[in-house]
Amino acid sequence: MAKILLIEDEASIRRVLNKILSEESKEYEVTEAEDGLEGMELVKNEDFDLILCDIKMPKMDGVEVLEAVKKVKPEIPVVMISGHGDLDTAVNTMKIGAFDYISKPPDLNRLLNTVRNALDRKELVVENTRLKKKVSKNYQMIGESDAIKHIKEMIEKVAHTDARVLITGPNGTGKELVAHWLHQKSDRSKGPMVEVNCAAIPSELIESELFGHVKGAFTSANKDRAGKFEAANKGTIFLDEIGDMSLSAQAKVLRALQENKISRVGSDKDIKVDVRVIAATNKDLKKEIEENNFREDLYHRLAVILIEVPPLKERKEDIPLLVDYFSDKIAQEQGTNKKHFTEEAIKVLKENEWRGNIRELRNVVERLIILGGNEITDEDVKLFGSRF
Ligand SMILES: Nc1ncnc2c1ncn2[C@@H]1O[C@H](COP(=O)(O)OP(=O)(O)OP(=O)(O)O)[C@@H](O)[C@H]1O
Repeated sequence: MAKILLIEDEASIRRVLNKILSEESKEYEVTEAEDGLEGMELVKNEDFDLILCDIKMPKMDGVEVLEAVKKVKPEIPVVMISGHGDLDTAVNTMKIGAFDYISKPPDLNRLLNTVRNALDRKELVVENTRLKKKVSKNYQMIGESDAIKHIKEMIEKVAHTDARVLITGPNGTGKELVAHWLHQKSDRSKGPMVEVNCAAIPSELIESELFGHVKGAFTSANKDRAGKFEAANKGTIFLDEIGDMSLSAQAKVLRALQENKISRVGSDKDIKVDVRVIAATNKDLKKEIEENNFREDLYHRLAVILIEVPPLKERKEDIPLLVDYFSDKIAQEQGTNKKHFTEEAIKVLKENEWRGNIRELRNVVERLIILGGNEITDEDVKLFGSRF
């Protein structure tokens, strides 16, 4: 359900807009307000996905409403409704954060398109805020090994630049974590961080996912849609598992990197984007280049800075800290007391032949906490702590 607030003093316009929206989709739930003051009361007390707001109104005009919404609920897109005399004002409201404007009398197609686009954008913003919360809570980088220290130094040095970074390393070693820190510590942290798992998207869909498409570009393209590059504008795009991307998508990504421009699938209109690219892979890209699966020119564009995340077996000295950290987190998640691991238990864990996977270590710690005694001993580890 998309909740739309309609702030408009002219009853006839309210009626027309409400009718168009309600008839367009059962998903649109429209609430009406007769002026800015009433509208703002509603904004403060309820959650809306979109606000349509007239510019000229008594008591509190549209520009004041827009400014107030930006202060209290900046994530809600606001579309201005402009009359004959205030088209200039409408254009100017875009500079102070209006999503778009429509003119009176409302044109059906333009109205519905704008509403759809604004609702799409809202979803992205909400997702981004959710991810950011997750980042600060769940993205600690534990470890004092030389390898982790080196990675942290690299992050400090390159985060605030716009340099592209390629992160390599086996699965579950913390590549995504590094990417998140690069974004969080950069000047782009106020902008979005958009993640794309290139391996999870079928090759025929990846271009449209990354660059968007226009209506009719292919059979299921029933409306215009922005892609991840556009969504990441002024922020960072994280291309995870880039080694799995098709050659045709690689060519398009290369163009985006060379020219800072993209075009939606099915359109030849260029769209300028300001996006920092961070990529990661567990593949040996040099080998992929030799086998003609990966473009060498793209590799050089991406790997301006290379951060290699080593497997856990090469930084076993971090295991005690990681066990302690996971034990704490798991206790919090399960609402139980933290369990202590004896020195012998840690020693046995360190002897485990870790193939490099921190995710796997976390699972083992969780299993031990569930199955072991009040204190986790080496016996517990021998019984329940094997890798599989
Ligand atoms: N140094 C670390 N300290 C604490 N937690 C870590 C560390 N490194 C990784 N983790 C955690 O381990 C899990 C796996 O890490 P992450 O997803 O970053 O790995 P990845 O290399 O991107 O994996 P994949 O290749 O499978 O995508 C995550 O839950 C992450 O938070």
